[in-house]
Amino acid sequence: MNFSDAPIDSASAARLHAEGLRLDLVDTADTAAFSAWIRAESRGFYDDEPSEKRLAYMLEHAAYRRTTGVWDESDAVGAEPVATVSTWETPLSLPGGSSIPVWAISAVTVAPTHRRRGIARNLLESELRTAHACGVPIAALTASEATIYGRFGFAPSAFASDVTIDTRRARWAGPAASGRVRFTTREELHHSARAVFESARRRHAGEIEADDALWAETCATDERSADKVKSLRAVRYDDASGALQGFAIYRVTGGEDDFTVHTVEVQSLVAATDDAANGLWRFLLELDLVTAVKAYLRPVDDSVAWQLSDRRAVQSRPYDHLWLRVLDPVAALEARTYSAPIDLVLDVADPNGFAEGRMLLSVDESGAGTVTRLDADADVPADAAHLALSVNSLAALYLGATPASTLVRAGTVLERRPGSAERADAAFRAAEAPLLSIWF
Ligand SMILES: CC(=O)SCCNC(=O)CCNC(=O)[C@H](O)C(C)(C)COP(=O)(O)OP(=O)(O)OC[C@H]1O[C@@H](n2cnc3c(N)ncnc32)[C@H](O)[C@@H]1OP(=O)(O)O
Repeated sequence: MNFSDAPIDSASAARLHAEGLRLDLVDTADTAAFSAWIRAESRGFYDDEPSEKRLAYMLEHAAYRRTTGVWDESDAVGAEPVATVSTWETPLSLPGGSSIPVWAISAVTVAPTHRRRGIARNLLESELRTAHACGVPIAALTASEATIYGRFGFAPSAFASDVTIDTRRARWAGPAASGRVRFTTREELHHSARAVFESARRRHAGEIEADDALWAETCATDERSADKVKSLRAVRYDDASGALQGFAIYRVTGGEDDFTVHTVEVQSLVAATDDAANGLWRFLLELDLVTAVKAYLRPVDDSVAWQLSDRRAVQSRPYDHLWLRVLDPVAALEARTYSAPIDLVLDVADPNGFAEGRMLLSVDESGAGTVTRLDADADVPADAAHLALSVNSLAALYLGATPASTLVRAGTVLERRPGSAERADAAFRAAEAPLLSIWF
């Protein structure tokens, strides 16, 4: 059983049925039914009414996802659903270069006519139960608001930064790139740059695979709204041997009052190598008639700040971006590698039960971890570190974005033995801050 053939969750279906609502899967091969679902999702996110092209595009690229809706049983047959959710399985990059399957959750909407009646709760809980039944160890999402998902066991596990660089102050002080930047088209990138995105995403813990729909969004070839892409330019970076190693898609705005004052908005900057990142950043920062470069979804430890003559030219706004919910802590903790050996006992509290319990994580000198479930009252080995935490805090620690010692200071992780957080920090730390560079 997997995301594409798992049946609808009977507990949520029964609860919603008692409220006059029907929880069901959409047959995405049924054009009318899937189109109605897409219209409901667009309305839920205040998007434009989807065009025929948009519907055709979704029917082609997103139909493979598990597509769930809630219908008001008093509405006519064939009416749009009053709630939507879309899920699929995808690999998540982990510290150490490995990956783990996650249950990606997207398109959570409830119609304003039906809000705050528990529909989203039933949708979320049904997805978590289904993911767990399918053996997927983690659920993942990007959130419209930071206030919604903590109650379901999610926590921010990777952060991203929006940066604005004042190019009048910043001169390039980084290494010269070995290759060259050339103009291309978004369509050509769509065709030829997917392997570059793939190797870039494997470099960073926190990235997921771009399926066809997400890849098209990354290249802005997705028909979402043709008028929004008219001003986009695309450049590619080829290394000294001529191999494509990165690309950027950007638009230049402003200049109305003073033609020497434009802003570059970088929609994507994807680099498989540091050399490609250097070449692309330098190109963008040295564009004539431009006084600011804005880039979105950048790593919070972006090295570009160290490559400018004046680091105060950079302003960063970090925010929570990837939210994870651990469903199987044994599989999750064994999938990543660690930066230092440790024996660590974790007492995990999970109101939904999935991750509840005491477990021992043993990390050897190579950084590989094995996890043993312990009885709740089992003795803790004499030399082991020992932390008590919620399933949310486990997700916050998981990719190394937030140290255990920060959460101990915050009072959300309890150190059952002194010094345990510092030892956990050394083990969970990742060489680079985890990053998710797309929305899904
Ligand atoms: C992964 C994603 O897709 S993120 C996108 C989320 N969707 C959106 O932002 C689109 C606009 N908003 C909506 O469609 C809806 O308001 C939703 C989906 C956020 C919530 O749907 P509802 O059916 O109203 O939520 P529901 O009634 O099940 O509420 C469940 C719980 O979440 C809380 N909650 C719901 N929405 C919010 C919110 N926006 N902010 C804070 N808390 C919220 C409720 O108070 C309730 O809390 P409790 O059960 O602990 O008392």
